[in-house]
Amino acid sequence: MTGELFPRERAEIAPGAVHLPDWIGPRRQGELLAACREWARPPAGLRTVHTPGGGTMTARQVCLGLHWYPYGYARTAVDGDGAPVKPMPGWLAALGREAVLAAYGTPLPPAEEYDIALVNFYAGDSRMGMHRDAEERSGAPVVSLSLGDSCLFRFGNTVSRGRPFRDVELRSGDLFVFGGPARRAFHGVPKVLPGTAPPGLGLTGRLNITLRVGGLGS
Ligand SMILES: O=C(O)CCC(=O)C(=O)O
Ligand SMILES: [Fe+2]
Repeated sequence: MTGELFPRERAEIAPGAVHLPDWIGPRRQGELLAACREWARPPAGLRTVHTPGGGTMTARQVCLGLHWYPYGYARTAVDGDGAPVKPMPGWLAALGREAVLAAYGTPLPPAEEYDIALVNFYAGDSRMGMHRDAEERSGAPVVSLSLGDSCLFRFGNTVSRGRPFRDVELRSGDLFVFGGPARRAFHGVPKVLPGTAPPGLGLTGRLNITLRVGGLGS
């Protein structure tokens, strides 16, 4: 957003959890959005996720590299059309590396490679409950990229879904990285703020891309 009274600044939300506002420029946001639209198409495209308890996630999702389902990873869209998951593009893995360097000032060890992406699409009233990203075996940081509408992102602790937590507004182009002591912290999206996407982007709703290192073997 332009015309900010105070510029939004880089902030450490918890030890190991870093928010870098406006990390992705408008041009790259447009490129990422175009890529998300391609990934969303079948086969193994955007799907509704059902939880074992009988719940339905309100954010719809598409995966790259490995297919996440509640609660594991597979090579095919086991809870979708059963098609092989789309590959993780090398340029997206490289963007993950760039993000880690920007967040911490130290590079991801060369042996680690971002090999999984989860793309979540939030319509105006979608949310995501407090959870941990726990199906990966690697402890490498999770890289989160946001596009479109702003949201309230809740970043908590490693013990429970409750307090202490901090609420951060994530806007289009923001980067959030959580690793080290924050890697297994509970987090969620209590609210999307409809109508807040940059007008030039051409997206109604919110997209979030998380990049992960599976460490799950090949
Ligand atoms: O949408 C977000 O900002 C968070 C997404 C998330 O936590 C996840 O995909 O596991
Ligand atoms: Fe998550």
